[in-house]
Amino acid sequence: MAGAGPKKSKVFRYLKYIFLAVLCVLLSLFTVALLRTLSLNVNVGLQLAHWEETNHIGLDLSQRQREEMLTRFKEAIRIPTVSYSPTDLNTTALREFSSLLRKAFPTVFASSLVQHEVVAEYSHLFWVQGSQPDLLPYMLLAHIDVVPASESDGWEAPPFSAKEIDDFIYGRGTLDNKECVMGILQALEYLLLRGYAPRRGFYIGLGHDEEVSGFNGAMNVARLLEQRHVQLSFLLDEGLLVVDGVLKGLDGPAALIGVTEKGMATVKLSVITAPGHSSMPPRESSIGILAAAVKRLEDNPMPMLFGQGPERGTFEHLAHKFNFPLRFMASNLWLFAPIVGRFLALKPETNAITRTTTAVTMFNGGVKYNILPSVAEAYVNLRIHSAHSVREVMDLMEWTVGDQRVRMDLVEGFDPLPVSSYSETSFGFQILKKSILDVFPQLTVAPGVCMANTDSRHYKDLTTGVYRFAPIWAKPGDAQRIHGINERISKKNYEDMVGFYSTLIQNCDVRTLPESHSGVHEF
Ligand SMILES: CCCCCCCC/C=C\CCCCCCCC(=O)N[C@@H](CC(N)=O)C(=O)O
Ligand SMILES: [Zn+2]
Ligand SMILES: [Zn+2]
Repeated sequence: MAGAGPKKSKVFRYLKYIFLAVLCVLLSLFTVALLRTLSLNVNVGLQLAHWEETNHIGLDLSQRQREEMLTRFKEAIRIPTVSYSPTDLNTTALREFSSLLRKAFPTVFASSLVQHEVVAEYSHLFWVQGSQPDLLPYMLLAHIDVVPASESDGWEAPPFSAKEIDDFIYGRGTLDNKECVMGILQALEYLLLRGYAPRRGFYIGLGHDEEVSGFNGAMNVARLLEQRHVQLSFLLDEGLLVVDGVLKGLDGPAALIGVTEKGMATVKLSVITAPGHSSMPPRESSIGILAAAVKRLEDNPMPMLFGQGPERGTFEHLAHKFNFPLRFMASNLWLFAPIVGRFLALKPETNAITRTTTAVTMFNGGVKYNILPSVAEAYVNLRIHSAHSVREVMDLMEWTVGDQRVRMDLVEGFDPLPVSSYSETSFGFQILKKSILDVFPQLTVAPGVCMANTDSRHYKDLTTGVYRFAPIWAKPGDAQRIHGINERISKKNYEDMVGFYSTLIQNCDVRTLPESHSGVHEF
């Protein structure tokens, strides 16, 4: 007992040192985190820089022009250019759409600056010649086709009616993607009418089968350009948008420019058992085995990877616009990614950026109520996070299902797309950012990950600068309208889109970006 006293005080002394060391580490971590929080504002940069002057033609539309513009847009919505499968497209509607384009944009089709060609019967490629051929051209993409829509699903207006309700135009394609098709050509029509001639040449590509992967439209347009040895400065396609109130704690709306898109895998799950009379069933049916497998996939989402891909850049760009506790976390994802990720995982549209998502989209089995089903099949569509690959995702699925009786076949798949630069010297990103801020000064611009796929993935050999953005204003609940019910756009939003494309086209006429910290960049 006599020796216990000094031993105990020795232990206490060590504990005291350990405690002090831990405190020091925590304090330094806190200081680093605080300094990062106070210093991280990646949104200044080129905004303050001196941009080369170009003659800017404002749109200044009359009331009549506004009405005409909306009438043409509504006509586009009324044509049901539905893609059901790669071999089942509404070709009558696609032909009608081609005629509408010619009728709606006569100046574009008549201009000596514009060359137009039809590709793969229904897709369109426009070349708008620039006066300075040494400037590398860029390209704007959009698609004509839409996904199916049925009024009986609960639409407030028939999906191909373009009906106006409270200053919104309702219809399939108002957000995906006829607002871009018509918006781009409408901007060009007005610019040409006002005598505009671009310095930098550009292409416009309108695909006709994007909703069924673009294997005919976009792929052939891209192939044609590759055969002509075209190189693009950058390319802009549909994808991300303006989020307003979608991210809790963010002060004001933000424009997210997709600098990459997730990969995709469609996996067919099948179970085969012996058929027979339903009066003598086995303990497990093919449908039961498959249902259990599907349930395991839904109960065990793919691992959280938040912070391991370019979504980290999104939060670093937005950090200064978050309120305090969130600002501290968003600036320090090296420490807080697991917490922020869990918070984002609560809603489908933000969960999509935290992991590879698993969606069971088709389930079939059985032919008659009194026959034991011999085959049951399900299709699972996965959208693959930037830090994952198709192979890893397939392995994880097999491990989660853990049942040899469930056969898994990869129907179609590709890895996440390369990440385009969003640095201060990236011509495409900075021109987009400037154009967004010229038209919508209230926005904060950030790079983002597009959770869906776009035609732009077929163009990856033509440029390293692939961006996915349209200035569509999305408030909470609006993301669900895309491919869902009550797809709609406000009249003001459509007009602003035309203004945005008009500004973008003119901003692209600068020869170089203004000088940044890392020096002037030649293109
Ligand atoms: C900080 C993160 C906030 C995230 C909130 C973002 C909300 C984004 C909302 C909507 C994104 C909509 C994406 C539109 C693009 C649609 C493209 C499409 O439908 N593609 C099809 C067809 C194809 N090409 O494969 C698809 O299945 O992906
Ligand atoms: Zn689309
Ligand atoms: Zn779509």
